Amino acid sequence: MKKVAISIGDLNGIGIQLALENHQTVSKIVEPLYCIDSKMLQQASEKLNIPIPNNFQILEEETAPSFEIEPGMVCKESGRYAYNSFIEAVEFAKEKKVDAVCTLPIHKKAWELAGIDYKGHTDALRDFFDAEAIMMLGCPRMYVALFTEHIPLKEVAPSIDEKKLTRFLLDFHRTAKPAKTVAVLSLNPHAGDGGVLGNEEEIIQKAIDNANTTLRQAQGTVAEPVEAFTSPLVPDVAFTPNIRKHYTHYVAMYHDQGLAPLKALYFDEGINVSLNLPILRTSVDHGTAFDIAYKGVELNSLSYVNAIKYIVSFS
Ligand SMILES: NC(=O)C1=CN([C@@H]2O[C@H](COP(=O)(O)OP(=O)(O)OC[C@H]3O[C@@H](n4cnc5c(N)ncnc54)[C@H](O)[C@@H]3O)[C@@H](O)[C@H]2O)C=CC1
Ligand SMILES: NCC(=O)COP(=O)(O)O
Repeated sequence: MKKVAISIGDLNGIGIQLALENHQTVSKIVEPLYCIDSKMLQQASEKLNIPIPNNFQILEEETAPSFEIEPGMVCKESGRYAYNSFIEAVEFAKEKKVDAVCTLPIHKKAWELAGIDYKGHTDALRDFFDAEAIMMLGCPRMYVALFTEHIPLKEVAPSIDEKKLTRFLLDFHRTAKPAKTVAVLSLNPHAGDGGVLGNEEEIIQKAIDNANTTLRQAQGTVAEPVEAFTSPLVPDVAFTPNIRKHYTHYVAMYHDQGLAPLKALYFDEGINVSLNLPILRTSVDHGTAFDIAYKGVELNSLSYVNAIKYIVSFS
């Protein structure tokens, strides 16, 4: 059975409820090691009124100072604890003590308050491994990879760069191994409409041509090739039912361009995977859900369970 280090996320949020309630299910799929210490676990269990399950394997030592859990509060103490839990999980993976890492959700502002510069796990992993990690979310019916992710919208257009996008497309193709042609989105409304509404599509098209040519040459195809990537698609129709029939994988130019349609369609079952890294890391696709934390609300657990299952399916 695969071993998985589970970073506990922001303890003021819903991650710990997911971990406790799904332990029996998860431990039938993998051997989980939860990156939380006994003091914080006990406190969360009491606050949630959920008993600690048998065989709930945790850390022997504290990795960050204990603090009083305050459901739904953004605070530096829980940000620090969440970050240290993540670091611990990554260390286990680096040392090959576990096969993969699954992360429960963190709060970005809490990380910032704790003095952590990273915008999220992917950003941190990129730095830890000096590798161009790719953020991909979704489920087998639709995965979306993000060319730019956690940056302000005003920085998106200047980030569309031929060389970087070419590299991204090739890395994505190698690591996601899509079976079909991948749909690449344009940036501007109506794909720029021939330059009337913007011209980043020229850069996107060049990157697509570079990546398709490289992949075609690598395959040594003589017959009419099936291209790896489409030309830039018009974003507002790319996710309509008829177009979706043709694709399982999309590349979006920015966060909400890809994740708004994905979450409208598959929020419950979707997961988050970090590609192009020396370790495997999966995550839920949702956040800390502070609005419902510690309120006895029935949670959707599918994303968490699917993030665990993906690890088993990954070879
Ligand atoms: N993997 C991660 O660490 C992620 C972290 N975040 C961070 O989480 C924080 C909060 O993000 P929000 O935008 O508020 O999104 P969110 O996903 O936490 O919440 C959005 C809505 O979905 C509901 N929801 C989320 N997960 C649920 C579940 N499992 N079951 C039932 N309802 C659920 C919430 O109650 C809320 O109404 C932010 O700091 C964000 O950056 C967001 C996404 C992923
Ligand atoms: N929108 C995805 C998200 O916020 C999670 O980011 P990361 O923690 O996986 O980098």
